[in-house]
Amino acid sequence: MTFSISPDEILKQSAIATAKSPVSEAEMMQAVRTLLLGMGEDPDREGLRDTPKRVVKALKFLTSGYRQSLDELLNGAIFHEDADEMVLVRDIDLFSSCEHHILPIIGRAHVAYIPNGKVIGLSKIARICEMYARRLQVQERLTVQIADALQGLLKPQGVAVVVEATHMCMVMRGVQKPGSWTVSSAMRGVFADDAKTRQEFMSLVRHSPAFH
Ligand SMILES: Nc1nc2c(ncn2[C@@H]2O[C@H](COP(=O)(O)OP(=O)(O)OP(=O)(O)O)[C@@H](O)[C@H]2O)c(=O)[nH]1
Ligand SMILES: [Zn+2]
Repeated sequence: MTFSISPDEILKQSAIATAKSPVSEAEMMQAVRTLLLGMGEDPDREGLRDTPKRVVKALKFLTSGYRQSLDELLNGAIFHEDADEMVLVRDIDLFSSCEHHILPIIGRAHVAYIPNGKVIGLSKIARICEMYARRLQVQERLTVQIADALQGLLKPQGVAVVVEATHMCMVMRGVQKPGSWTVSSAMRGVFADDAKTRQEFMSLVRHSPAFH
């Protein structure tokens, strides 16, 4: 896959992404005011008066993954363990923003790995997905970043990530195709090399969850 980046590079990028924004919130709010004017709106009418503030707050939250690092979110939750069977966390809700239109990407991630002496706190898998989702993304890069982060942190026997998502830029505008889902995957180690392991993962991902 063309987006393949080494696990060390992913960890480096994660550190760079925590750098402070060079633009003040006041400047961001001014830009939102300009957008409102461009839409033909009156930014001073009652309902819109606080909208620049709200939009900046919302955008900061939706991109808060730039100000997080793997180190901080892991909080040391990597444990030595002899387990060597597949661990799968499926149906992790994802809300991201596409970098082309800054519109929502809504979907789910399924993340599996086969340990090699180390396991990670299960919630941390979902937190890693969230950190990368809360940045401007293309789905393929989001998928690869999740896989490479786990590969870099755990050096497991393998990692498999499938993301299925619908892109609001393809639903609400542009080609306008509601109901279209994009599926992307990133396979590392034994999941890339061994068809049987990959198939086992794919069949577990397809299987309906026991609880809802
Ligand atoms: N590969 C990939 N493409 C994406 C993703 N999100 C949005 N896109 C696409 O990025 C492309 C941008 O194409 P452009 O022609 O520059 O933009 P546009 O005129 O808004 O394109 P349309 O959406 O076709 O109207 C579109 O085809 C989008 O569907 C993503 O996560 N992965
Ligand atoms: Zn888009």
